[in-house]
Amino acid sequence: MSLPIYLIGARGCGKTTVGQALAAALGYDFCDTDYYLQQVSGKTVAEIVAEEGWPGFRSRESASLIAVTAPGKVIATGGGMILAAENRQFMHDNGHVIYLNAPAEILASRLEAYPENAQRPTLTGRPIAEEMAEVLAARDQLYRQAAHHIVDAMQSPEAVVQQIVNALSLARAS
Ligand SMILES: Nc1ncnc2c1ncn2[C@@H]1O[C@H](COP(=O)(O)OP(=O)(O)OP(=O)(O)O)[C@@H](O)[C@H]1O
Ligand SMILES: O=C(O)C1=C[C@@H](O)[C@@H](O)[C@H](O)C1
Ligand SMILES: [Mg+2]
Repeated sequence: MSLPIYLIGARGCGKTTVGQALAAALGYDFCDTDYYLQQVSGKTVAEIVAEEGWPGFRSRESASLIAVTAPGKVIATGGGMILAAENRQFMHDNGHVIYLNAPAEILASRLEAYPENAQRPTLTGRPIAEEMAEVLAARDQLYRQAAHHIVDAMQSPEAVVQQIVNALSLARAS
């Protein structure tokens, strides 16, 4: 059975971009928890947060994780999926968890180029560079705790895919 592969990491680390390329390379299905929950609710992340607050969004996000989990899938998660201990445990127990790691400055520069505000409403109310530094400082340990493998997300998407394939082959061989 091909366990699902969960991609975790902060906004802008490339979970969606790399996830699509990884799924194509492995012949897996691809899904994205942000996309899934927006399809199911008929609302953007910004609309859900405006109506229900972040707790409402987080609860929908946890339900989405369980709903999309299946063998043979690459699952790009939302940047805050690791905030709930139950989500970290669920991913760790049910699949291969890959942390796409990049420094806050790189993440901020990607997000400044493509803000996608409907999917990424502000988390702190601060400018993007400050927000990413603060968010990453608070979450890095949680990403590391949840992950089976950590990859360098500053490389090209193709190189990140290759790192993941290598990490999973090594894991299978050991
Ligand atoms: N390895 C990479 N090198 C250069 N640019 C990248 C890389 N990965 C992603 N990007 C760019 O960064 C932006 C954010 O990427 P993406 O949407 O895949 O991030 P994400 O981790 O899914 O973010 P979110 O948590 O908000 O869903 C996009 O414009 C994408 O093209
Ligand atoms: O880092 C976060 O907390 C988030 C990241 C996005 O993927 C979305 O899940 C949402 O905007 C929250
Ligand atoms: Mg994404």
